[in-house]
Amino acid sequence: RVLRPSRLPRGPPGLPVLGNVLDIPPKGLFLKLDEWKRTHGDVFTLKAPGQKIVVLASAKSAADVLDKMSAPTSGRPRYIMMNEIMAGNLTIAGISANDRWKRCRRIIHEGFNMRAVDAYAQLQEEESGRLCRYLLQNPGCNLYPVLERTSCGAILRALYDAPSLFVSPKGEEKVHKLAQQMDAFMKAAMPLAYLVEMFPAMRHLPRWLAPFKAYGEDFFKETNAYLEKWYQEGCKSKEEGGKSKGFVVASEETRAQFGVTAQEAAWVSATIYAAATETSAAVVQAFCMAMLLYPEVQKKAKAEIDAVLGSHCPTLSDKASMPYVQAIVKETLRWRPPLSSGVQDVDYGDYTIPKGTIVIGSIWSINHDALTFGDPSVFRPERFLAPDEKTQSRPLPNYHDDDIAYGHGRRLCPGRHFANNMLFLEIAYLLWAFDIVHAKDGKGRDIDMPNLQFVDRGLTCRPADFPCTFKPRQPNLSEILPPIA
Ligand code: HEM
Repeated sequence: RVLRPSRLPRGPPGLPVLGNVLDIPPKGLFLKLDEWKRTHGDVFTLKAPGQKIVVLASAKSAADVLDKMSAPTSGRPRYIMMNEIMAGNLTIAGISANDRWKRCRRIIHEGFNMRAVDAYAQLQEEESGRLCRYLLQNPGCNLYPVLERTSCGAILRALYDAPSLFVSPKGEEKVHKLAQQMDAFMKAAMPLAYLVEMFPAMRHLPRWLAPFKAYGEDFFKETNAYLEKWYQEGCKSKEEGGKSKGFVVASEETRAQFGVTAQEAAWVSATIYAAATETSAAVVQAFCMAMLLYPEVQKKAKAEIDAVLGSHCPTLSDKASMPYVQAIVKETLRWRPPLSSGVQDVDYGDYTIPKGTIVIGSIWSINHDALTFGDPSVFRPERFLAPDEKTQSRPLPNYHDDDIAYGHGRRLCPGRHFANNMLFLEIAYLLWAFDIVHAKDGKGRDIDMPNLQFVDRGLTCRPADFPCTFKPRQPNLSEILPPIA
């Protein structure tokens, strides 16, 4: 099988030598992939100098290649600048499925598997409640930063037992520094951001001849010191009277058992932080947008919430009694996936995809496949419910239970249980506390919002900002919501 000649699928023609390099847009690649899918079918090839990229744009092709052949397709392309130089090969999201990756995934699994995430339920409930209190006290605030503060605060508490960001301005400073580091990584991961990706030999140029290398190496030194310091502080949080046993404390106790070094554990924690923040905030923002566009969905969800909760705040233990709210979470992840693709490097030659080919599972295209979903652009949670509307169902055989938004195969998101709980709580809380309605202009008319405009940050993508009003549903909401401090 391995020796059979490769037969790559066809794709857009491109130019000699440069291939499709000039066709790849700097922003909105997922929409371009979806456009190519309509012309070239659901599996097609893109070419760049020295590199072939196969795009899997349907649930079946992604399941066949990335789920069923998960071992050979769990590699990563070489991100020379972002991963090797700027991160010293320490971000587990950026490295191939090597020994380090396996060890690090083990400690993540210990802290974030389906049962382990129960330990974070209380802090997730508290942060979701604080989100609502903040919106109550700051009507008209810019929504996305508040959602990011909520997801950052929750994961910081889970990892480092740090104080809530709604309470601690000092925490905001730390987060700001991390955000700058994440920005630099995101920029470096953009296609063609650095020539060294196309001409890997440049990696071996001396520092004085290669300013990109000097910058990257200095960045690594500084970031590494910062992350290790953060990790050490997190380890001490318990001794200093921290309330819960955060992931860092737990992993410090168990990491030796899995052969994980303190430096690796520090980078694992930071990678989790980076992976958890924008993604979750983007989904809740998309949910708010859906509630403005689909008021009938909001009404139906509230009927379920009122029947289950009455005037009590939602908790994670209410999840099982709220199939419709759960279906809203799943539909939001389908409708506006915050990561529009997962990129794998095929490490083993099948007769159609040769070793070294980059494979992109195009999450957006899979989730917007008209053959599968009929009306993919419509937000319709019912597609995730069985006809009795009380139990979940899959919309198609290849749509695995974990939601395509969480990726495929061995690289499936290890934080999905934490994320699903957080999304459920934030969404249930917002629906329980508020009517989410259009903001009005000076003449009392609804302000229109851009439905298909995005803030594309390279790796993550979220809806463009839109104004939105949160109208309290209960006159005494302020008394019922948990306090901020
Ligand atoms: C709605 C929220 C989230 C979504 C949609 C999401 C989605 C994804 C996707 C699609 C991948 C795979 C990317 C690829 O194959 O290239 C991934 C990887 C990852 N996610 Fe998430 N994620 C979310 C939240 C989280 C949270 C809360 C955590 C941690 C608690 C987390 C931790 C990670 C890590 C560490 C990886 C890298 C795994 C690896 O490369 O082996 N994510 N995520």
